[in-house]
Amino acid sequence: MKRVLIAGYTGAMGQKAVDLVAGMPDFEVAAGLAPSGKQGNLPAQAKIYRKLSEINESYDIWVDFTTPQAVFENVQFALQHHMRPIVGTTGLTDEQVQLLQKLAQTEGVGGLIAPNFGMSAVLLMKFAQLAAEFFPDAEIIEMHHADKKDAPSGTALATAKLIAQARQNSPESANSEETLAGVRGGDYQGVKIHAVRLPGYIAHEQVLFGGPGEALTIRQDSFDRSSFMSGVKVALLKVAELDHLVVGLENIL
Ligand SMILES: NC(=O)C1=CN([C@@H]2O[C@H](COP(=O)(O)OP(=O)(O)OC[C@H]3O[C@@H](n4cnc5c(N)ncnc54)[C@H](OP(=O)(O)O)[C@@H]3O)[C@@H](O)[C@H]2O)C=CC1
Ligand SMILES: O=C(O)C1=N[C@H](C(=O)O)C[C@H](O)C1
Repeated sequence: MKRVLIAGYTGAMGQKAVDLVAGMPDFEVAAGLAPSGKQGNLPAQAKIYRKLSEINESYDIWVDFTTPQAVFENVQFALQHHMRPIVGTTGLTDEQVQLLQKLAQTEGVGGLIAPNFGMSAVLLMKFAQLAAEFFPDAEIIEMHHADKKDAPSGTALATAKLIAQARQNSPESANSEETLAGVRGGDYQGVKIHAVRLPGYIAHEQVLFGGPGEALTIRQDSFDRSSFMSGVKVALLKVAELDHLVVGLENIL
């Protein structure tokens, strides 16, 4: 039986993860971590921790859907206590990811960090990477629910990085002057990112490529958080085989 701790078990994603793990043969939701310590949908026998310092035993797997502020310390703790992390929480900087990868190597523990567990988003990123070889001019529009704490989304940032790396030519520099501050969006190495936050939305991303006389638009929609659970399930089934801290669901599929 694989014993799983779910960090952020009271949240929108954490609750889905609890149901997923509870329904998988040979896996058990053994504990949850959340400051509020509410029971929520955590099985009655699971231990509830409100903070890291209360955790007094080790678990096989650490699933993390918490906050950009908490995730680095959480994953550090998991690795130091030989729990294999599966991290969906966004907001880790490149430097933090590198530090965690080093720590994973030192501790001899594998795991996964995935900015998006949805298949449509993983494919969108692949397609965008390919398109960027031919269309260096790109802008990203990501649309999320109004409760999302971070902007841009981890997925948008990961997409922008892939586009910036895959581009063979420099983008044309559009030179509209902003007469309303921020109206042209954020800039990641010449890739503009626009973050929309509205009620009714869950998680959506559109990448627009423009070239002389033509344009290409790639779009994905997560209409429901169940879209992320097939990826989390793959990660739960494969994490024991990983010998380092992998970044990106596509690298374990
Ligand atoms: N990779 C992917 O496919 C996806 C990633 N995400 C990411 O997952 C993260 C969580 O999203 P979502 O579920 O919508 O967020 P919610 O705000 O719904 O949930 C956040 C959770 O984190 C807990 N929490 C807050 N502070 C801490 C802390 N210091 N230590 C441990 N737990 C803490 C909260 O507990 P409490 O209730 O006690 O406050 C709550 O359980 C975000 O970063 C989001 O971007 C989201 C969807 C898909
Ligand atoms: O907060 C969310 O909801 C999501 N977060 C991830 C991100 O920031 O990319 C994944 C998905 O977009 C949903």
